[in-house]
Amino acid sequence: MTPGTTDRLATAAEKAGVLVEALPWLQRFHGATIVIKYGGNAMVDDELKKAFATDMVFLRLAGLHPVVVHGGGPQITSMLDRLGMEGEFRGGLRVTSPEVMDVVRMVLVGQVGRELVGLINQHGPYAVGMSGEDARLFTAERRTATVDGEAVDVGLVGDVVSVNPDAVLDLIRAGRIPVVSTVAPDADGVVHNVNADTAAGALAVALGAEKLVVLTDVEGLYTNWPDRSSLVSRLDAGQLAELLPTLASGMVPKMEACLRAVRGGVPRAHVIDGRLAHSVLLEVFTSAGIGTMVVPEQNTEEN
Ligand SMILES: Nc1ncnc2c1ncn2[C@@H]1O[C@H](COP(=O)(O)OP(=O)(O)O)[C@@H](O)[C@H]1O
Ligand SMILES: CC(=O)N[C@@H](CCC(=O)OP(=O)(O)O)C(=O)O
Repeated sequence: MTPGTTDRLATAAEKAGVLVEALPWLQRFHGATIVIKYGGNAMVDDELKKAFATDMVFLRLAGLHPVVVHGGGPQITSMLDRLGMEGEFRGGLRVTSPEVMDVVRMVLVGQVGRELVGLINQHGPYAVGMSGEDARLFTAERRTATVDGEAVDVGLVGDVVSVNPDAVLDLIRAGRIPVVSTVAPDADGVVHNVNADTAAGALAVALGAEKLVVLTDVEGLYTNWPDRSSLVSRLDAGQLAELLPTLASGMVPKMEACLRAVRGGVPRAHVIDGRLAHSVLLEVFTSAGIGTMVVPEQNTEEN
């Protein structure tokens, strides 16, 4: 055999190995619902956005039910800048006046959600966009932010207090990929700005999802941020609950969402690096997984 032939055979064997490695995960997750939170900072690159859309269609055609919950913080901030409006965060939450709320709704529902729906639908008629306002998907309740241990008013910012997943389930049953924007009315119909991580965690619980996957712009959770040697690959809910008060603002809603998910019956919650193309496929279909995995207390199973 020539050296070239040896190389070709090795490459072919490696490719076949990747496909074969996916088999147990294809079997395990067949028919499973996976909630994927696609974050604003991981969705600023056009190629990454296309790769993400491809992954959603891949999951769907592999027999899983992906449900996308998207963010759009950077996109909202840049629209506020263009409009000459003030954007301020307190305790990781955007201070949301009624005027800012209009922009949040316009950008999340009318811009970011539409773009993702369009990218997924390049592959076929799969994605349907909806917001927390549609079919009473989410009901929000006004919440405060926590700054230096004190509760601080941040305006029209809500937490999800109830989820009616029927419309999402209808879409799943019809073979669609729901793409959810996280604005939500309160009990009086006043629309609130809901952090997308928070909404994704609540939806994962309500759907009885098999996994919550949160994409962001770091490799995962660092126990001692920004010390790069402190990346944690796995922790249980009890360990996470202890760590939460020590975390800095960007990670707080993400890790709270993971905790809410696993304590609400979702077997696995993951924070992964959305800067890596096809990171969702790597997470779902490889044995090693990537990023940080949160499991319920006393769970010793792998992946
Ligand atoms: N302990 C931590 N581990 C990882 N990232 C952290 C941590 N503490 C703060 N961060 C910051 O949180 C950011 C992610 O949060 P955020 O910017 O809100 O993400 P997204 O737009 O993806 O929702 C990271 O880019 C990082 O700068
Ligand atoms: C209350 C609150 O802060 N809401 C967020 C909603 C968007 C979001 O969560 O986007 P990312 O996932 O990209 O951060 C905001 O206004 O930026």
